[in-house]
Amino acid sequence: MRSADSQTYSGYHARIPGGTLTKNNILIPEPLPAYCTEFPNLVERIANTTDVFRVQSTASTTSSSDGKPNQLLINEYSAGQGIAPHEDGAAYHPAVATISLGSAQCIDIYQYLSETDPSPPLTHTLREDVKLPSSNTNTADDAAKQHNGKAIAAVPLARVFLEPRSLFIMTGSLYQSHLHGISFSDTDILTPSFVSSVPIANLPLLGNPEISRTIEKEGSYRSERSSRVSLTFRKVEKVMKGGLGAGKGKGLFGLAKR
Ligand SMILES: O=C(O)CCC(=O)C(=O)O
Ligand SMILES: [Fe+2]
Repeated sequence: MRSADSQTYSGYHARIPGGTLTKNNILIPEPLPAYCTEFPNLVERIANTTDVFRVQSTASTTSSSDGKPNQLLINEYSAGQGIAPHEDGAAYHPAVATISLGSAQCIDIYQYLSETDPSPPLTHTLREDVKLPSSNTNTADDAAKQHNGKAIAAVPLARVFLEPRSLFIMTGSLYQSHLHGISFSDTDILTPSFVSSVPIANLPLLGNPEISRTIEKEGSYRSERSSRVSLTFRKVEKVMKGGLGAGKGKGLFGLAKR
C-alpha cells in the first residue's frame, strides 16, 4: 500500500480544528507530535515496508475508482485511551486501511441489535437499559450503547489484536454494517474462541509467537498498553473546499473523549 499521492489528487490547504489538511489531503494533527517531524517521509517509509501483514488476506482497495487512498488520519492514543464504537460512514469509500505503530491495542467489532436477525445470547444484550429511539449521545458511555439511535450490542462480536507495524484492512460488511471501537482500558486480555465469547479473530495471524504459546499454557495472554499511533488511510468520496465535506467531521476532527 502506498501513501496518498500528490500526483493524483488535486488538493488544497485547509485549516481545520485539531489539524491542518495539506494539499495531499493528509491530516496533520496539532500540536505536531514528535514522530511527525519527518512527515510525510515517515509515512512513505512505513507504507513501503515489506513486513506489514494483512489480517484479512482477501481485502483490497482496488474497487475504488483509482484504487488509492486520498486521506491519511493520524491518531495517537495513550495507555487507557480508546474510541467509542462507531462507523466510519458513507463519506468514505467503504474500505479503510490502518497501520499501527507503538503499542499493540485491540480493536473491537460490534454489531447492532436487531429483532429480526437475533444475535447470539451474549451479544444480544445491552450493557444497561437504553431508551430508543434517540440520537442523543452525550457521553462516551452513551455512545458505546447506541449509534444514531440504534442500539449496539454490549459485548463485541470479535476483537482484532493490532500489533505494531501491522496493517488492518476493514471492508465489506465489517465496514458497512458493523461498528468498531477501542476500549478505554490500559490492558488487553487475549483469549481464544474456546475460552471466550469474544475471541481474538486474528490469533493465527499474529507475528509474536509468544502470544499463542502463552495462551496454550495459560488460557489467555495479557497485553499492557502504552502509547499507540495509528495511520488510517481512507478514500474520501467527496471533498468540499475547506476540508469540511469529508463526512460529518468525525474522521477528520477526531472523536470526543480523546
Ligand atoms: O486508531 C484506530 O485504529 C482506529 C481509528 C478509527 O476508528 C477512526 O479514527 O475512525
Ligand atoms: Fe473508525
